[in-house]
Amino acid sequence: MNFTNDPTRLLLLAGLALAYALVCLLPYLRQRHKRRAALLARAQAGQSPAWLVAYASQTGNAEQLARQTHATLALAGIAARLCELSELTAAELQGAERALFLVSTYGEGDAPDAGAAFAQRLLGGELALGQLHYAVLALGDRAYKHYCGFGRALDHWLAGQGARALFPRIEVDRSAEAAIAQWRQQLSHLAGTSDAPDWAAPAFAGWRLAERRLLNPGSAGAPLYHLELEPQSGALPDWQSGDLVQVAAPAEPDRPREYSIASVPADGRVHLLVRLLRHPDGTAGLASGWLCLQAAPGEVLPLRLRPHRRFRLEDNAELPLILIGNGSGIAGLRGHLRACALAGRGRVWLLFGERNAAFDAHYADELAGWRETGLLERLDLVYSRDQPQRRYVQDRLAEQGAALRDWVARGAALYVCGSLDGMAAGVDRVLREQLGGAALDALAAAGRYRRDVY
Ligand SMILES: Cc1cc2nc3c(=O)[nH]c(=O)nc-3n(C[C@H](O)[C@H](O)[C@H](O)COP(=O)(O)O)c2cc1C
Repeated sequence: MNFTNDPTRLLLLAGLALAYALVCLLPYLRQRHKRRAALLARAQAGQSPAWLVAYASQTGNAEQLARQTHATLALAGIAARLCELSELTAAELQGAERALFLVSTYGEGDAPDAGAAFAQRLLGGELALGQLHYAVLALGDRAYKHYCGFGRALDHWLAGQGARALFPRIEVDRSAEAAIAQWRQQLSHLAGTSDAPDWAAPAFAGWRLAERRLLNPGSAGAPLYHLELEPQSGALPDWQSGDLVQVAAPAEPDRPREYSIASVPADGRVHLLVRLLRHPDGTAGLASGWLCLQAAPGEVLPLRLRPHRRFRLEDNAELPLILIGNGSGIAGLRGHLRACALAGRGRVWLLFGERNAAFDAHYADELAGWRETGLLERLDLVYSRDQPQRRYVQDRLAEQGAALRDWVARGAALYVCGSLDGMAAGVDRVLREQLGGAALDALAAAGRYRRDVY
């Protein structure tokens, strides 16, 4: 008689295996139940949660993933504190049992604005973190020299302070979905839940290219196009000034390009400013060439909106505004100006830089109109090549130090949109000189100094 073919024996074996599995599983399940009950009780008692979810994000990718991480923990009954990295104190870090960090990288491998204060305050120094278990999700782009530089530096610093990694750092190259799925999987495992919601980004929708015109014929700079798009479905989604869109070019659908929206929903269309890039060999950039040259008016493009909370007006909507930018950076500022015009408000100071007034005076009529209606209390247009010596928007700002301090004393919020190296770094330097570094950091922490720079 074959042992394994005997049905009675087989049943007996299966029963034994099941009983063994239960014996092994029961303590685990009991333990898990206890852990969740303790966490829940702790949360209900209003005590500080043992888990932290801290993010440092410039354009919202890391922030969105942090919110999803936090929501997944909440589903599993784990009360975590969700905060910006800059809000974290040394004492909080030392009091936490588990911390999840989701951070992106800017500049030369630096922290985004929202992580700069933390990096300055803590990263260089020593802190005993032997009690802490942590994980890092580092967002970046392999095209940059210091890939995920800030996430890596944070990880090394935490390990150097005795904190123990829950799992190795996960690096996300340009929002790569596989890496995000890996983080989600680790998280489900940590939280002991298999019912984590799907984190897939919203799908692209079809938008019709309704209009395209060249803004700067004859310019010494690369061609800059104004594009207008309408949703193919006819239903205009909602957005706020400051938000972005992602456009997926057919040649590279997995590397969508981001553009600031230059309009508000009341315009009925998404307006974009797209600079046509050329490679050294003269060929057009894949995405910008397609948007500016190849796509025919009437063609339908895949596009999705992306909230950019750090660049919205939000609580600053009632405050005086100083808008500073250059080149295609007028896009994000124009969104805010159109929102302000709609709200019928004034007290806006625009400082904008380009090359030559004759070719690069984008939206000149619109700006002149807003100067007349009083929306623009001040308008400074700085053309770098209209005089023998180059002059930039930051030079004008430096000359206007007294006015700048006066506006800030009146409660103004500052918005900077445009190139990081050519403009935003110079503007930041002047702001530090004129207002003082600590005052500027305080403005940033209060959400009154916001940047959309690239
Ligand atoms: C101006 C600029 C500079 C950047 N510098 C770096 C860098 O040095 N290293 C890197 O890995 N990624 C760099 N990135 C890519 C961002 O980290 C990446 O787009 C990330 O997804 C942004 O996440 P966030 O929206 O949370 O800020 C840079 C992006 C921009 C726009």
